[in-house]
Amino acid sequence: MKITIAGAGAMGSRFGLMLHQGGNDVTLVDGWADHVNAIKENGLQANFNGEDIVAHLPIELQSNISSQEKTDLIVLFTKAMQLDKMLQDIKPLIDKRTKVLCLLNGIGHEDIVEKYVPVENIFIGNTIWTAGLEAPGRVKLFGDGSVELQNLAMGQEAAARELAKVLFESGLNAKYSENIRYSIYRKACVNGTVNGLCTILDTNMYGLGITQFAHDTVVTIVDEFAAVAKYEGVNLDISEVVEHVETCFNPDTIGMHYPSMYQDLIKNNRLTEIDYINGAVSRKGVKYHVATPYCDFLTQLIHSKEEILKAK
Ligand SMILES: NC(=O)C1=CN([C@@H]2O[C@H](COP(=O)(O)OP(=O)(O)OC[C@H]3O[C@@H](n4cnc5c(N)ncnc54)[C@H](OP(=O)(O)O)[C@@H]3O)[C@@H](O)[C@H]2O)C=CC1
Ligand SMILES: CC(C)(CO)C(=O)C(=O)O
Repeated sequence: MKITIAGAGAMGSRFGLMLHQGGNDVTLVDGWADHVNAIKENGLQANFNGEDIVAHLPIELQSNISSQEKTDLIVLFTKAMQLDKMLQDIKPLIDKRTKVLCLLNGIGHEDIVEKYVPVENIFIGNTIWTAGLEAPGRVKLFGDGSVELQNLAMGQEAAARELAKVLFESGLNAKYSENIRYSIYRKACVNGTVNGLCTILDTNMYGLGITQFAHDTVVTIVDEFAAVAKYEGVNLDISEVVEHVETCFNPDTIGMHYPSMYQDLIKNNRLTEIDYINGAVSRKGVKYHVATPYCDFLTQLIHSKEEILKAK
């Protein structure tokens, strides 16, 4: 399958690499010139479960995309705040048969994708794979993960199942979800707890998990997500979701990972996706008249930290 990874940072590189190893024709697209040039010159360098490998994948700067050959599938892996611009820039790659799979963290990205892609070609999902960008052109990939996805439009279930199969055959452990909105909220609870808390507390997920207030804080934040989700027809099973969040603390699986928000702000001095995670819940709280004090406070703390660190 001809696949374009739009947003080839840490996660885009992981998916690009694994889909390439799985025999697909993969092209990366990204906006960071140093990273694009490094991959053009030296290939994508990955420490993949402890082994150093190099994959020679084609990569294009998103501002240079012109009317190229169309692609079968676009996997979106930008940061949330970069999504709209990426879709504008890759418009020449999209035609009426191009499927677009959005796997970003956060809630509600389909509203942006729908501005550029017919709804029957949009697939949404989430993943608990992890990845870290060590330097331009170099990523560190360890641990296991999975992907869930579903069609946005009625009648596209077979196409969604086929996409899950393509990802599965490349080792990405993907499956079709019968209720992706539930899964997206469930994953947002992971990001709404561990991402902001690890960033503020300057620790990885294992480090967060061993603190005495971790459990109570996770429960309170998940309660707030569940309270707004209910107004959107999603009834989260709170204790199951809390248990799911807490599996991230396990040092033998992904506990040693520093969440992407930590990597953005603390490691790379970049702005975070907080407005698309806890900030999104705060906005929904206002809309539905539900109090969300922990989400409000965490959003404010992260923005304050961005200000103090002069993140860009
Ligand atoms: N990392 C992870 O483990 C996980 C991440 N996710 C989600 O996947 C999506 C993609 O995240 P992720 O792959 O981590 O994103 P990255 O930060 O690795 O890359 C995203 C983009 O940010 C820019 N960028 C990143 N680092 C730098 C830098 N040091 N200097 C300049 N520009 C930089 C690049 O684009 P540009 O130049 O155009 O700004 C890059 O394509 C997000 O929604 C994230 O929440 C989901 C699961 C796990
Ligand atoms: C917390 C984690 C690793 C879960 O996959 C994630 O989504 C992130 O780092 O943003």
